[in-house]
Amino acid sequence: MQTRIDSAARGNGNVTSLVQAAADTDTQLADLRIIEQSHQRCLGYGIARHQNPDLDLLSAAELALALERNQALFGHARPVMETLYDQIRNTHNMVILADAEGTIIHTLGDKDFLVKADQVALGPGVHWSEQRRGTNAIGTALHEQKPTTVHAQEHYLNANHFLTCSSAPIFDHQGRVLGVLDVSGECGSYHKHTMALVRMSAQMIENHLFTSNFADCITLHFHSRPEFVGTLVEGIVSFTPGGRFLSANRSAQFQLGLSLAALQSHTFSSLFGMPVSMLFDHHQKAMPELMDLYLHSGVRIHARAELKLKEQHFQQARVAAAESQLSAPPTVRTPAQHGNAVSAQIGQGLAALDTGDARLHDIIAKLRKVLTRDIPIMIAGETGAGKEWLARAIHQDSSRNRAAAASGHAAPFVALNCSAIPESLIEAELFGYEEGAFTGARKKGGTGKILQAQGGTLFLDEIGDMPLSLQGRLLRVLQERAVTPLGSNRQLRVEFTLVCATNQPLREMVAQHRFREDLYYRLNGLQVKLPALRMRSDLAQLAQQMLAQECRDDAGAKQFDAQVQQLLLAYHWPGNLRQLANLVRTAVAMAGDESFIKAAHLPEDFLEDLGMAEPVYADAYLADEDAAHDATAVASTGMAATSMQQTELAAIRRALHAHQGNVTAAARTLGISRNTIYRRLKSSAR
Ligand SMILES: Nc1ncnc2c1ncn2[C@@H]1O[C@H](COP(=O)(O)OP(=O)(O)OP(=O)(O)O)[C@@H](O)[C@H]1O
Repeated sequence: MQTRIDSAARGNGNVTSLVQAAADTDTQLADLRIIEQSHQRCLGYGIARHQNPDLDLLSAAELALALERNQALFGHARPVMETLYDQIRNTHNMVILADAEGTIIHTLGDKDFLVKADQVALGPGVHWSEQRRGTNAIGTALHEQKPTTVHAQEHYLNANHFLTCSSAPIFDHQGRVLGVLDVSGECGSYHKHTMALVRMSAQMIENHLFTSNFADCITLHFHSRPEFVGTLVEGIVSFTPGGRFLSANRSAQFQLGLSLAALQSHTFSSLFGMPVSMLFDHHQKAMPELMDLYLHSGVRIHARAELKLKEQHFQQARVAAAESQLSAPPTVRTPAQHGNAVSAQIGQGLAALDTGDARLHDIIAKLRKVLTRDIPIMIAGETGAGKEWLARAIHQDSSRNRAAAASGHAAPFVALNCSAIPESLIEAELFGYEEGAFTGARKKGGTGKILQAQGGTLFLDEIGDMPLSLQGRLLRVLQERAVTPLGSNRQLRVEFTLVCATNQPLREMVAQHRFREDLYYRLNGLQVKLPALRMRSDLAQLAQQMLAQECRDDAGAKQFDAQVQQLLLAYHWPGNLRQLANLVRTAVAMAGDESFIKAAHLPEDFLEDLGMAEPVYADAYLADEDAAHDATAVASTGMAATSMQQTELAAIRRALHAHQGNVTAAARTLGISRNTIYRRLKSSAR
């Protein structure tokens, strides 16, 4: 098989450079593994390598429909494609945009190469998924959901061996693939920088789409280096006018160290330790400079805020900002103060969590009995069941926090997720270190989490991931109530309440010698197991409470309609409270100005999990003889549909009819996704 490594070597013309190229490029070897796996899949699809290129393409009307469906993607991609093409003009290459199903919707290229590409149907209206065309950059990038180069014989079909193609997927603000950007050319024109150009262009399209997506919101553009703010690599996060998190681009997720799912429960102030009103103050300045903000990790970032808000929100915010200036001028919080900002905002004490479930009520009653004693608490429960929220509520009601509040300040709540930081860093994070304790240690040393929790609560999440080597040290701290920072021989006294959480079976880990038995018993003063959401009798109240909370800042009051109430109760909630909170947030956004949340506002994967989508619509279609009749009539008379939507719907009905209501087969014939079929049928039924 001729690979990119061959090409690189051929460039220098000797065997040594072949070996060198292979040895130097782990990345390329990883890419080749992807190609191998793709070839295996193609064998499974039953594609023959020698088969002639499938020249089937969408009709002009169908292509127009595909463009209409991908209007936003196309609109933002077109100017970027033009700039990209300017860079590669006259190199026997073309720039391609395909949609999320792999259908090419737009191309720009050198004429001579476009003619060659046409012979293998590399052009608008043709479907380039792996299932249809074997291993190829567009289809394989869609499958892998990451940038992919497919060169020469790495293509599965022999007919495509003359090509070299580099593709990068384009993601939307919810992390879903919207389409693929690709540069394809003759394999002799292979250049390893092509992929970098494609990736940067895809990122540019993503950033444009991201910022155009949210109206009436605040967008923060940031980077740890000021010169990168405003460039392709900047992080972008959007917030509602009230400061609730909406979305973040990939660079922002990377810099914040949090995934989109984890960010959903955050606000501007929980991320940056300052009220969102400070952005309004900043915005009022005639020539605002970049602001300095601090991330959880203590890293300083430089940021610029864009306020694309309705006038009413501006006014509310100006008043709020003025009030906050009168009471306490906003100050930049240091990382150490950050934890308190979060707890002050989220923590409402145990009473707020007692929403009617009997098991939870018993847990809260037990916890209240130990609040005044120094008994370590262990919280077990599935992911997203609310372990950290419970820990914060325990802290809020703890005697240490009450005593601190009585003297006018808040006791610290310090959290460390043992699974989220590399093993090698946990020791320094937890115990702290003196100046010069290890290579890379900060000048003034670092205060560990244990010392930061002095007089408050230390929350060790995912304690099962605490490395065995450190478990003994933690045990000593708990027994001696003193900590010795790395590189120091001073013992510092500490007093704190310890709360740990786990979703792993710690007792089994003890039996397997993966967790120290003595530490297990030391941590296990009181163990409580949070019930999974599907087991809770207060699910409906919780959902209502979240809905009320969600509508508080930005939208008017809303209610769930009767069907949605039933669906919420019927669901099995694998992601527990986190999933419910995210669903409520998305549904509120989808409902816009409507006052009822309806099934149509719920995420599709939720409806699919409930088995609602396929049987309902496919069966409904089959039962609807009239619809079938109409579809046949449209097919037989060739009657022109009056609008794009009707043409598309007619095509869907024809395909469903031909496949006896089998949605998957109809989707394959049309080259669209099953979800698109459901969506079209659903909207035509309204
Ligand atoms: N009592 C509650 N009321 C409203 N929302 C809640 C409540 N408890 C949890 N949540 C929501 O669920 C999300 C997840 O909660 P939390 O982080 O406490 O779960 P966890 O069990 O610690 O999760 P993990 O095991 O993944 O760390 C929160 O960010 C919040 O959005």
